[in-house]
Amino acid sequence: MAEENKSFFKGLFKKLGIGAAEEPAETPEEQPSQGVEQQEPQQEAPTSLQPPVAEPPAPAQSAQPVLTPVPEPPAPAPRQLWTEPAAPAPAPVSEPAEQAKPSFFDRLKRSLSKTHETIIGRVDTLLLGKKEIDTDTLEELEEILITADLGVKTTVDLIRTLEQRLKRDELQDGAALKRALKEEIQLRLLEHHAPLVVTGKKPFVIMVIGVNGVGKTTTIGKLAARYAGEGQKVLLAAADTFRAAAAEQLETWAKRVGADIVRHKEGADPSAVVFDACKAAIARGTDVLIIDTAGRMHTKVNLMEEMKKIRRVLTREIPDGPHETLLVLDAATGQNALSQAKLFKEAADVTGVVLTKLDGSAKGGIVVAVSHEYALPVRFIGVGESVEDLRAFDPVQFVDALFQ
Ligand SMILES: Nc1nc2c(ncn2[C@@H]2O[C@H](COP(=O)(O)OP(=O)(O)OP(=O)(O)O)[C@@H](O)[C@H]2O)c(=O)[nH]1
Repeated sequence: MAEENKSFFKGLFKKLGIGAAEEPAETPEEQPSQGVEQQEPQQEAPTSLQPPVAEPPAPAQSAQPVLTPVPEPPAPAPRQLWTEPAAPAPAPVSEPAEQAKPSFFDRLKRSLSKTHETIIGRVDTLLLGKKEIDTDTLEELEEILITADLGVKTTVDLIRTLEQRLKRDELQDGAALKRALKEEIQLRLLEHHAPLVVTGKKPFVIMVIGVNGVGKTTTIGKLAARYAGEGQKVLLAAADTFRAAAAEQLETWAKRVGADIVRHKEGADPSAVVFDACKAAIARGTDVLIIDTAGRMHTKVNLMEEMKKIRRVLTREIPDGPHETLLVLDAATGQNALSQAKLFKEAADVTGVVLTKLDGSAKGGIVVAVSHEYALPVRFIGVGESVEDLRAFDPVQFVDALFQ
């Protein structure tokens, strides 16, 4: 404010008997800008990480192997902290309140509803009006469990234990039998349970295997989103070189979650991709390297040879890798998934399993069979196509959702 204006106001205040403290505030234009913290405009966070949508075809690949660093995406999504699915948004006034997003447990329960019907629904029918439990009841239960994809070995083991509990007078009625069944299934799942911990190695190498169509690439994308969201530097290796679309799908995920990717042209040697990916991971200080492999080895011999070759190349660069060999199985294929677990366990030193597509499948009993029969930890389960639908496996929560 100009000096003459100030004295004019001071004189005026004096006349009116107003104190100096009530001198009119300076206009905003006159406020000093220095030393005042300017509010940064808020950058809008992306609303959700949906599975990738089909992108226009990538430009033709050169004949040379290409090491493709993916440019950092503009939004802060990649380093966004991994969060549980968003809390239910307030429903619009006209919408009924039930339309709010359900909790993960509710969604798990809904995903397992068909499996619940196949196992628990039939057990309930078996026990309906039964005054006491005898060996005939257990025989009928055995049939239910086998046909519900719990596997012969696991079912026989479960029924033997229940027979012993029957002898010890622990199964007085249907409710006691159901409780005992729940406990025994949970025990078998806990036996080999171990979550996947990707810290302690740099890079931590996860090799993902499984036949085509089981949800391997989608699972890799969801895992990359999870680790990138935790602030880890992720690199994807597109070693499924049989199909150009597989590498493209992976590249879309890489862009979306802010991961790097190493890919070669279609039909290239998968081991060459792995070699380049290992070199890049070391050079770039990658935290988690996830390798996508092809699942098109039709015989066990082919599969073993391919896996051996990839491992040979990998261990030359990262001697103690891979730190996890993750087998992806489609739960909806039931016994087929069990046969794949057998084949891959023998051929590829599987250390953990992901069971996808549990949503809408009646064959969720396979989770128990795979874990118990092959002594394999179930690391994650897939209950839908969106990124938050891949969940760390929790045996207690799983069995609770199944029995409720
Ligand atoms: N409903 C459901 N669909 C899933 C789940 N996981 C993956 N999918 C879907 O399964 C389909 C196959 O998934 P991909 O990831 O392409 O399978 P892949 O094993 O990589 O197959 P190839 O690329 O052919 O080897 C896709 O449509 C996925 O969206 C899941 O947990 N639930």
